[in-house]
Amino acid sequence: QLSSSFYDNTCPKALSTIRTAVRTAVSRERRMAASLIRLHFHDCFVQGCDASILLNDSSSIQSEKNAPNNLNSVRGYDVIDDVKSEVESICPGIVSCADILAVAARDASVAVSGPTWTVNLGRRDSTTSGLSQAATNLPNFSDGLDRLISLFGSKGLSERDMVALSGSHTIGQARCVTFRDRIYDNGTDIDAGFASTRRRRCPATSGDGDDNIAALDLVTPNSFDNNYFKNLIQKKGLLQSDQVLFSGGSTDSIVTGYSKSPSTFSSDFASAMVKMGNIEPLTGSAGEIRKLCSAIN
Ligand code: HEM
Repeated sequence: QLSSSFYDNTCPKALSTIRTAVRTAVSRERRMAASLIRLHFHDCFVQGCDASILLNDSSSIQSEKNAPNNLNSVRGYDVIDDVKSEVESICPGIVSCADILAVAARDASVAVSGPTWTVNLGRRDSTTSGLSQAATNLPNFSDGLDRLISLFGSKGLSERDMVALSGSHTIGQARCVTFRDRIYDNGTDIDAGFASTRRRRCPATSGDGDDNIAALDLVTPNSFDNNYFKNLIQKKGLLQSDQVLFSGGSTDSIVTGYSKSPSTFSSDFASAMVKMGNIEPLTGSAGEIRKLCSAIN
């Protein structure tokens, strides 16, 4: 139902306007590319790709922004709000926030030399936010492989899609609270040197340095490549949910494949992003086209 030519007649400059704004934001802060990709993911996994994550708290909205996996963690809301106001100034009431998120994620990938793909368009924006759903529908850093497979499976995404999408962790940062347990675990599933390096800026005591950040890909944190998978093979995944993708289970061979072939990773990532972007969109007369991404009309 979605179509890449959706705005060709109604707002021909929509895509170039989004692209320019995303490029500017990423050139100002390179990490923003990671943050925008993650924003689209966290939107799509809760109520589908409907911009529900962008709504602020109000009398009628219980904002997903306050869900445990989003609060003090998801970034880029203001970039999307700014892009929306630019797009509104050229074509008022035409382009949905959900589509802006999908296009921004693609443009963010391209801005850090990652894969590109054609974005399907025509999603509409929700009039509700899914705060309670967010708690159960978003994956956790402590999740095991079975739980991750079933969660992604419930969104129509295969194990291969899941591993490819997790390759987004080739860029961006994570807070100490999300990897503390793993680096102090003293288990065999983590490289000892890597654990000790990461402990330096992430103290063992809960509360200390909780918000200190570390790169998800220790080798090339600012470029989109397949080093993430090479790290996993060396037991240098930062999150437990990263390392479980290569720890003797069914996804090991997929990780190995991507570590050997950047081009396979790149094309699988692109198709998985398209699939993720197709999760339960609102179309036709469902939902609305918000005027502001942070509030219903
Ligand atoms: C497989 C399950 C996944 C889990 C458990 C997970 C978990 C996390 C966690 C805990 C962080 C750090 C958050 C913080 O420090 O507050 C993070 C960051 C990130 N995640 Fe994931 N993630 C998963 C899959 C994905 C997917 C599918 C994508 C995109 C398609 C993605 C994109 C990102 C990006 C780009 C960052 C860095 C964000 C930034 O620097 O602002 N993740 N993820």
